[in-house]
Amino acid sequence: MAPQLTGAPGPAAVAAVKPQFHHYHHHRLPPRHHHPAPASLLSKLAFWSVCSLSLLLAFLLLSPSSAPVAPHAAPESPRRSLHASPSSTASWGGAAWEKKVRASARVRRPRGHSVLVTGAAGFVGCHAAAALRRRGDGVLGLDNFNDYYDTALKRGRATLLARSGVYVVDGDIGDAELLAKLFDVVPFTHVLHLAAQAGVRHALVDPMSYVRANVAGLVGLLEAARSANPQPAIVWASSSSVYGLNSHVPFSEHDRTDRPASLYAATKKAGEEIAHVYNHIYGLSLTALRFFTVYGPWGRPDMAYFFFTRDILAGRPITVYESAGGSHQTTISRDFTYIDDIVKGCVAALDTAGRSTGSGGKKRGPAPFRTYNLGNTSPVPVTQLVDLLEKLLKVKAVRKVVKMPRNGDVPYTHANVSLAQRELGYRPSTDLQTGLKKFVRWYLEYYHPELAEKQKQHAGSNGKRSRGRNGSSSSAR
Ligand SMILES: O=C(O)[C@H]1O[C@H](OP(=O)(O)OP(=O)(O)OC[C@H]2O[C@@H](n3ccc(=O)[nH]c3=O)[C@H](O)[C@@H]2O)[C@H](O)[C@@H](O)[C@H]1O
Repeated sequence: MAPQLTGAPGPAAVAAVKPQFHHYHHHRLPPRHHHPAPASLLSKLAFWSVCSLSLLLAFLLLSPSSAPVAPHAAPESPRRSLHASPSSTASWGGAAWEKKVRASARVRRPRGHSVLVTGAAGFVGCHAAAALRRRGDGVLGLDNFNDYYDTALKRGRATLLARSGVYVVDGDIGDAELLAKLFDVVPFTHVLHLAAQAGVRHALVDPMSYVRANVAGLVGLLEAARSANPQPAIVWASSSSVYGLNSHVPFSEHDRTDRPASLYAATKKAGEEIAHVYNHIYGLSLTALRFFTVYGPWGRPDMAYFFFTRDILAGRPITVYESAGGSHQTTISRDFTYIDDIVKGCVAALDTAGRSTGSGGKKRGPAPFRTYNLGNTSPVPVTQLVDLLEKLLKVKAVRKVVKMPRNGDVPYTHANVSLAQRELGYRPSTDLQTGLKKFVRWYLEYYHPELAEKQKQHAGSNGKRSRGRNGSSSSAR
């Protein structure tokens, strides 16, 4: 499904076609009225202006909410917003901007949805937005392009979406004014909420970013949605990590989720409880999807399969965790799930989401509240993931095997997807080898086009040779 994004060009080519984004400032200054004023009045005015400006400056510098510490930033670094990337040009508003927003969200098929996709420049977001757009749904993206990982990759994804007619607004889910404006301009039928602070281990480095994006950000989005008219149905990304220390396998939606092993997991679990509140009080239709280690082309560079690939190619050692013992599992394994399967699950969840029932911020009746596992149902040891990468990259990895540190990782994940199968028609169909092959092909084309070309030629000449041996090639005649 997603391969339209799969064979996309690398950073250089993407930059070459980078569209000119138009930015409009939303500050509307009140009209000025000019009256001649006496000199004493003018000097008083000047004095008080200086005082007010100084106070404002002091407030801005000291206010904790306006000056969070940036991820990876040394304490002495200049303060800037955590949400937006340093290159962010986040600004919005104006008639032309609204026109662009409306055009992107315009539905192009009978009974199609109009979907706001948050985190649209993210990995799952870009694939899901592209799939929805391909079938004629109206899609508007929203992303803050933060610098948790390479912003060029995020801009590249947004550029591809722009080419297919999806506009990604550069803005933050924490911006209540922007969200209110978006719901005002477009009567969204659905929200696919994928904007989040991802990554299990990074929570040790920057815990507050998880609280801001996954708790405060979610509440901001739900606040905007419950006040919207009509209220949209919301499908959002929870995580397999909510199962935490649960040892009952495969993980079912009925299993315990009250023992998270990481702050990331705890914020996702908190999100599930918060969602319940908005369903209960305001009648919002809410569906949480527990994703299991999603991988594929245009993936996230902070995930193991991605940086293992990078480091193996560079000849750098990779750290492979093995069980720290004490648990009944001996091998660290993940239920790696291919992006196309996840996208199918997202789309099915949107299609089957019943309506929100509230209006004017008031609940009018019960609304759906659902939770589904979206996994692959087939856990693979991380050591085997490395074996597969070695085979596909044709490079031997330099493995450094260490006991899994207590960094928030859990030893094992395995999804039971029978509920999603029954209610969403979800059937994952890509095994790890097939999915990794597609990832590696994309990775080489994107980062190492010369290597990709070499591999292609090698595969071509091998193909010719083997056809020759079989005597079935037309060139043998
Ligand atoms: O399903 C989820 O909800 C989560 O999936 C993903 O988390 P994980 O399943 O932990 O994937 P990922 O980090 O790629 O580690 C994969 C394996 O490599 C092991 N691992 C990791 C690093 C390392 O240096 N060595 C190593 O062996 C590691 O111990 C693990 O066994 C998302 O990142 C997360 O955002 C969330 O969506």
